[in-house]
Amino acid sequence: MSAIPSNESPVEWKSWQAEIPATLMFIKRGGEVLLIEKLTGIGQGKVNGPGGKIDPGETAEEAIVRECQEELHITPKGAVKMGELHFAMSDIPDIHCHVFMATEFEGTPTATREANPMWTAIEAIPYDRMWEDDRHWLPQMLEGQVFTGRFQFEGEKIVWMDVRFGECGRGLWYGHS
Ligand SMILES: Nc1nc2c([nH]c(=O)n2[C@H]2C[C@H](O)[C@@H](COP(=O)(O)OP(=O)(O)OP(=O)(O)O)O2)c(=O)[nH]1
Repeated sequence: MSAIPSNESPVEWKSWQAEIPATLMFIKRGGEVLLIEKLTGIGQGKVNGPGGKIDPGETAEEAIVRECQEELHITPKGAVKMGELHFAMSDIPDIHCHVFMATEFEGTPTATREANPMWTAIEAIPYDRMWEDDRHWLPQMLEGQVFTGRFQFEGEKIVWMDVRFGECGRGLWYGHS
């Protein structure tokens, strides 16, 4: 567990509900992970995994497959849910993101208007070009740890965070999901 700073969060997390449900995918191949340079949407210009908002009526699993197809023309196979991210934001709607990992996919990662694919050595992941929270969970997740993270942002800066490994979901804090 880690927290910066170690004070109480001003967010009432117990009743907190995100406005936007979203997904992320990290595909591993040997010592590399498939990242994207994100060209549209929230986090445009950053490096991230493929992903995006869950459409009404879709499950998170359906949404992440659709987003990988749209953004990179690939279909991940055997995706495993690894984590949940809860983002209380200051200037954009709050986000609840389901994070997946896979080792297999069909198709060839292809640049689209939404994303440029980047096979990246895990030890060379460019955290300075990514959302500030990613360095607090992505390294552990890529080693196979499931996790749940809560982050409060002011603009693009984290002002409070709590990341726990070993379990995935809100039940970790409140005994329900
Ligand atoms: N790694 C990481 N990803 C984040 C953070 N915050 C955040 O929204 N994301 C991800 C979750 C989603 O994959 C993506 C936001 O969704 P999006 O704007 O790309 O959605 P979309 O593809 O449906 O876009 P659009 O059609 O609505 O423009 O950004 C973060 O702090 N770290």
